[in-house]
Amino acid sequence: MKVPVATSAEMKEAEKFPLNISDFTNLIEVANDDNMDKNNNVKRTDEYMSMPWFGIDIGGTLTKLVYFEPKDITPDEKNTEANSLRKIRKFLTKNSSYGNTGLRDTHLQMDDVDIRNRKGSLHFIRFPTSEMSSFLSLAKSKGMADLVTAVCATGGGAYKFEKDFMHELNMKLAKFDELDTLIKGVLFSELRHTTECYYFNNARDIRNSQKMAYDFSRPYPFILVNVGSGVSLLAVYGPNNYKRISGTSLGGGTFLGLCCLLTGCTSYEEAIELATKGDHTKVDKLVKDIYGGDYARFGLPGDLVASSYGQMHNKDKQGKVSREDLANATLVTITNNIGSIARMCALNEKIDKVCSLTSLNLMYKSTNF
Ligand SMILES: Nc1ncnc2c1ncn2[C@@H]1O[C@H](COP(=O)(O)OP(=O)(O)O)[C@@H](O)[C@H]1O
Ligand SMILES: CC(C)(COP(=O)(O)O)[C@@H](O)C(=O)NCCC(=O)O
Repeated sequence: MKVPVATSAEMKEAEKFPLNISDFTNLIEVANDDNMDKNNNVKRTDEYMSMPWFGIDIGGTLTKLVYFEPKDITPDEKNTEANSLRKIRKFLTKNSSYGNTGLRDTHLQMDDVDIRNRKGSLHFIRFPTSEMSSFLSLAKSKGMADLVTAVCATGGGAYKFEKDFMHELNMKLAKFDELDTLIKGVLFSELRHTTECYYFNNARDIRNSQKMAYDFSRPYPFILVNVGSGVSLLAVYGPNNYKRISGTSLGGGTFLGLCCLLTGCTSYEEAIELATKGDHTKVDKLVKDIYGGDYARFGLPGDLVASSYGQMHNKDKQGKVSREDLANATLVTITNNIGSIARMCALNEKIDKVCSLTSLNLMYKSTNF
């Protein structure tokens, strides 16, 4: 595969951009009949849109719904607002679970957010994409179809489920590209100085390392690694200037799928719980298992994984590993592989900043409305 490389002119251009609020004036896009083309791709941003404001990111595994709760409602507005609108606001903000599988991540809530001259809170709700039909039924029963005619949507499911939204809710999906919204989401949360961006110092000795805030105020250029069900790697040169340089199918979905197969676990939470307790060195073959120590000539320490799951061909060893060890090895395999690809991409692009975004920590990538 040919990997595009940044020209020196592109690199120079990228260095010029500091992170700047004016880049984000187009962050909150509006979905209505006038600003969508015949395929419901959004053409332009409008000035006004009635409540409620939603955005939805329909991924391969999880659907993420973001809801803006206005906190500056005037008494006049309160008197005139539709009863169904008030009911929906209450339903979403007073509960933290919806139906059988919908959950609100209260720890991710963003307060005092200014959007289109309104002040309010952003609420983040998620459910498995496999439960889309239950979501549509719930949304219908709550009267969503009466209030919203179009909702901004991203992720592959914005295409896949477009007809279902129309059929069940009479609702159009105004589609935004998932990688465009991904970058906007990252820059939006960084502008709020929420230190969402962090790194570990002394990462080689992870048990003794500390989580440190990363100063992302001059971000460009950077490599963005989006770990969803699969993985996309982007080289980002400016707020509206990026290219997708690589990808791998070994992503979050692989971790979860392999863990379920190998350990019999049935949820992501269980998989992660197992992984945090296990020891991958019982599953993997390390450099020292092969060399008896370091492979010094090429700088490979003895503790480095030489071969993921490399001990598991041996029946005796298979009998000695726990579910926890297998889950840990799966996490290490997937994350090491993503790390290697990210490093190769960074070297190819001559970019020294790599930012990884992952629902493995449940971060939300789309903040479009
Ligand atoms: N509650 C959860 N349920 C399922 N997967 C989860 C959960 N929390 C985190 N994950 C991880 O996040 C991945 C999905 O990440 P995400 O960015 O939402 O991808 P997508 O947009 O493709 O759905 C899963 O494959 C899994 O590894
Ligand atoms: C197709 C996708 C962009 C979909 O995004 P996701 O729902 O996984 O976040 C992503 O899964 C991906 O980039 N997969 C890797 C494809 C490749 O081998 O390049």
